[in-house]
Amino acid sequence: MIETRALSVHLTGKPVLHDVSLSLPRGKLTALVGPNGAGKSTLLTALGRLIAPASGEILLDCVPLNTIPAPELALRLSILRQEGAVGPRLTVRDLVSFGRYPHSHGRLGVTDRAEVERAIDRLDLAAFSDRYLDTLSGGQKQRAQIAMVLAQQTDVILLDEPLNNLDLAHARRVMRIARQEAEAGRTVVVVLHDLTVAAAYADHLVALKAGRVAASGRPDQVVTEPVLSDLFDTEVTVAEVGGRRVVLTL
Ligand SMILES: Nc1ncnc2c1ncn2[C@@H]1O[C@H](COP(=O)(O)OP(=O)(O)OP(=O)(O)O)[C@@H](O)[C@H]1O
Repeated sequence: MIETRALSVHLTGKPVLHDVSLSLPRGKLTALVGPNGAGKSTLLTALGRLIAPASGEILLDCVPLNTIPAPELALRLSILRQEGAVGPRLTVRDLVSFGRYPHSHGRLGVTDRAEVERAIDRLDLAAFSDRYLDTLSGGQKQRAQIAMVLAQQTDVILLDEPLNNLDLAHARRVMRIARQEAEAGRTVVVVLHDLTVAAAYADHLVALKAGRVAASGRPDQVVTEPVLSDLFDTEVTVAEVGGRRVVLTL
């Protein structure tokens, strides 16, 4: 479980997150939603300890995040960033194998190899596993990055817009995997723009606006016409199809 207490983050001296207090439970999938520039990626990056808070704190299983030694954190927390810079002359298998580095320190054992192949299969990448990343489509590359994160087998999984570039079948596959990981007891936090997907898969939504928490709760509490219309400053319709909430902006 991750908690933030009165978390504020500045980027190049400018306040971006203000007084964010949240509880992101273990065994649940939390979706971070909100308009462009709301601070979703910044929050995820701070949760991944890639930027330091200006004030407030982040606790991982009740321990201040900034006190956890880096090798231990690498075994406990993984993050998919939006701008994942990867060397083009790597194959998919090379990239996914990097995900095992905190476990293998460069020497892949039997378990490491099995986890790499499992992650490749889960992301439907078996046909591409020996291909160089710079020969792949955007969606295939995105899936390779997600496979690298999954191969890490950490208790906390942070995914920034994992559905970028994915077709609808692969988007469904990734969200089902994210749910499986939560149901296996992990803390899964996913930045999503598709609110219909967030309503269908998340246990808990956190809506950010202008760097503050504007709403949080179950999908039936957050995915509502008044909350979303206010969040995005635009008229939003929420319909029900087959018992699910579908968000429309027509
Ligand atoms: N390096 C930076 N220096 C200053 N401000 C920044 C920097 N990076 C991002 N910002 C600003 O911080 C705010 C939050 O950005 P962030 O990327 O966290 O938003 P987001 O909710 O993830 O947006 P999006 O949906 O567009 O991805 C934005 O106003 C952005 O312009």
